[in-house]
Amino acid sequence: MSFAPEPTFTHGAPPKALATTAILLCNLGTPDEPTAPALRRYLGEFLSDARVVEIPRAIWWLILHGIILRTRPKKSAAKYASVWLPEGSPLKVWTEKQALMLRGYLGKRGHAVEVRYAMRYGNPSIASQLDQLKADGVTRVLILPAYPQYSGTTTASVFDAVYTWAAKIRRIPEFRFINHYHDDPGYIAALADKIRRHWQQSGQAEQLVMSFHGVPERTLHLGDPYHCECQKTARLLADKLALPKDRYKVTFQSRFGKAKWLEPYTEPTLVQMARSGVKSVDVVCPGFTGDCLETLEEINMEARHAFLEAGGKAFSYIECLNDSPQWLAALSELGLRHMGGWPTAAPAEPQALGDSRARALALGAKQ
Ligand SMILES: C=CC1=C(C)c2cc3[nH]c(cc4nc(cc5[nH]c(cc1n2)c(C)c5CCC(=O)O)C(CCC(=O)O)=C4C)c(C)c3C=C
Ligand SMILES: [Fe+2]
Ligand SMILES: [Fe+2]
Repeated sequence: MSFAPEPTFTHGAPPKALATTAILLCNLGTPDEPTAPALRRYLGEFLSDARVVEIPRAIWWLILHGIILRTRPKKSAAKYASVWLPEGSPLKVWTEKQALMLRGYLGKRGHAVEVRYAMRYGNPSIASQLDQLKADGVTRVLILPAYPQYSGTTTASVFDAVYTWAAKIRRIPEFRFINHYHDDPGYIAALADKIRRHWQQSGQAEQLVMSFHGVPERTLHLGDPYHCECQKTARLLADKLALPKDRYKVTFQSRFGKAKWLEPYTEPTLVQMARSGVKSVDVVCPGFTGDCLETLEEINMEARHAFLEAGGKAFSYIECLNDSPQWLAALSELGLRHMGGWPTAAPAEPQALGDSRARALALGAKQ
């Protein structure tokens, strides 16, 4: 293997980024548009990842290309179309906003840290964003997955993409990785704040359902900590809300395929609750840090419909952390903790930064 020459910046043009330290906020990814061809590209990349579907490659290749990529893109595109925003996919819109705000929050606290976002599948890719950071003169990168709970299917796959990029680079930036923050007090407090605000505005339902994305049950037996981390998040959140055990439930959504996934499943649980006389539920999705297809369509549309059809009277969906000030403050704390010892001092004159950086700093100052 040979490595392409890379600029050193010792004699040449100065680097474009003022900060030499960066955070790369990495999310799952989303299609570029809500159309069948875009879904085919996105699902093809996503579902070809051996971290995501752990069955023998040859068999899976036949199922994926012979069945799934022929049928699912059209159905999924229609679902995406139902939640698509004028600015694009909700997952991308929220991730982009969080990255911009995080830079502002850090700036407000006197830290000049570049913050970019990347998608594990689709655009902008992790490799393209790392290329850009390197070209901008960044020498230290903190990898921050958008997933509070660690899973081999998500977190580890983000790390794989970073290692794959680094394997082709001569002068690798210094990396640090955040594995998980499922029990981070700032994350838990931001979630509790969202829920309390909802209760203040709309009243508290009989039951709070905390719905996490599912994974195949087999991953738990193979040592994946995801299930335990979801349970811990839920317990800490209930403690913070002083919610007794009989007032909340932990469920898992988004099952894919025929295998057994983590139980109890969200929608059947909601139907069961309605049938057994529960009239009102609040549903929150603590594992998703930004709203996306899985929360806006699967929960707020499909699960809502199922609960009401089964006799439930009131279904409230509590939106994700999104641009919550508490959440951005917690994220900046988390980032700073993991960047300990790295130079992050802000330049003396933030006004001189111009362009989007000044906008980000101003955003932080307003919050
Ligand atoms: C095939 C298996 C899948 C596993 C394992 C899986 C784990 C997993 N996913 C998330 C977060 C998200 N998943 C999203 C969408 C989505 N997930 C799967 C499949 C698996 N996920 C598919 C096929 C899709 C695409 C939509 C569809 O066709 O149904 C999303 C939303 C993306 C968006 O564009 O809005 C998120 C977020 C986690 C956290 C996780 C394991 C812990
Ligand atoms: Fe998923
Ligand atoms: Fe789904």
